[in-house]
Amino acid sequence: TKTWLPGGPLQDKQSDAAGYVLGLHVPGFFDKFLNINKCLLQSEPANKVLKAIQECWRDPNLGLCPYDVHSHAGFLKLLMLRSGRDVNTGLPELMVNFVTSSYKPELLKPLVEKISPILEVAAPIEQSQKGEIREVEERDKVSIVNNVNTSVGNTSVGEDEYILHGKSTITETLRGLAFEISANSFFQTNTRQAEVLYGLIEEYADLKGDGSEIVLDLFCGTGTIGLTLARKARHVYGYEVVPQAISDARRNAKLNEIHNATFVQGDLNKIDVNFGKDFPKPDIIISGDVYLSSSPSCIRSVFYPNRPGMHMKLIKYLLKLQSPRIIYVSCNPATCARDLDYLCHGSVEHNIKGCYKLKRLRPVDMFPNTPHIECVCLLELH
Ligand SMILES: C[S@@+](CC[C@H](N)C(=O)[O-])C[C@H]1O[C@@H](n2cnc3c(N)ncnc32)[C@H](O)[C@@H]1O
Repeated sequence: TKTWLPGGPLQDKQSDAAGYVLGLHVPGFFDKFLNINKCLLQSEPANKVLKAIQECWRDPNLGLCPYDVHSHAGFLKLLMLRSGRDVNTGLPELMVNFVTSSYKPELLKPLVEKISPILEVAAPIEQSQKGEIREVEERDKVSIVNNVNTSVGNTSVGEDEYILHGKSTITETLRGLAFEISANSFFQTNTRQAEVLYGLIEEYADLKGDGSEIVLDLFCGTGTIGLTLARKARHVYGYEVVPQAISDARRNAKLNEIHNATFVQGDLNKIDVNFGKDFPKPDIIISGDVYLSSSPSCIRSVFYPNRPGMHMKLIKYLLKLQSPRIIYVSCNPATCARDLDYLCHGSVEHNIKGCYKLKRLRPVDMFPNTPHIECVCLLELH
């Protein structure tokens, strides 16, 4: 789970003298926020951390100034809480990411001191799968980082990242594999449904399992889809724009002893320039739609659909590549329908001829209780 809790001007000015809250976006507004003290989607340690921060961040003695999205002044921009699971025990791990407009670790120190004991108490002892109880290195379960983002945009990805306590990643398990995830790398927010989503992708991919097929995993993030398919493939190639996600993907391949996966960093919207010559001839392409890296907040994008689908250059490239199968995974049905139409029927306006047939399509509810849906589509060359 990942939850963004941006501070910003109050929706209801009555309830806070200073005029700022720590909470979630009001639907439809980039500059209005609802205060929250607890979120039912979050793990218990995450809620405890939120409570502890809510109790102290307004204390004038701490000198913490929230960032104002209009004047672009202030220090505290975003608070990100991300929960994972220890690979061996299934016990929760937590990452706290303070996104600030400048690097002032002395200002964050009181917050770190307040929340690190909560995090460490959350998992001081673990029970291994064999049942033995042993003490664990507490700092191994905790990650408190600071992303410094000096831009005026409301994004979480910092130009620089500093570890304030513990380690720089948290771990999550998915389809029997372990994934180490950095603060700036995408990971599906709903792990339980991600199991369903990736199971469906594997079903649609229908790899022979004889190690003969080449898989392209476009927009691969931390390498999750490609790595879950690697066991049955000859080789998996993952492409992704965020450098931290690519280093996570490479590390995750090693962590899971997968040796037939290559991850390449670059912008797929410039596919012809960045990957043109070296692109391997695939048997199957798994492609997500473009989920803007400058705005990776899932909960936020629930309210601000900013997923523009595939770039026309990528569509043209895919049509040229002629992979026998494409699995298109999309969280925006509108752009998904448009892109499927281009791939299947072409477009006179864009001077492209479609050459695929839509064989299967199934939605997966990755965002329950919201109007949003993820679609998995299988296309075959005809
Ligand atoms: C919705 S995530 C999916 C990640 C991965 N396939 C998964 O299921 O976990 C989309 C990914 O596309 C990446 N991305 C966005 N724009 C990109 C671009 N122009 N070129 C390459 N990767 C991009 C993002 O950084 C993000 O990791």
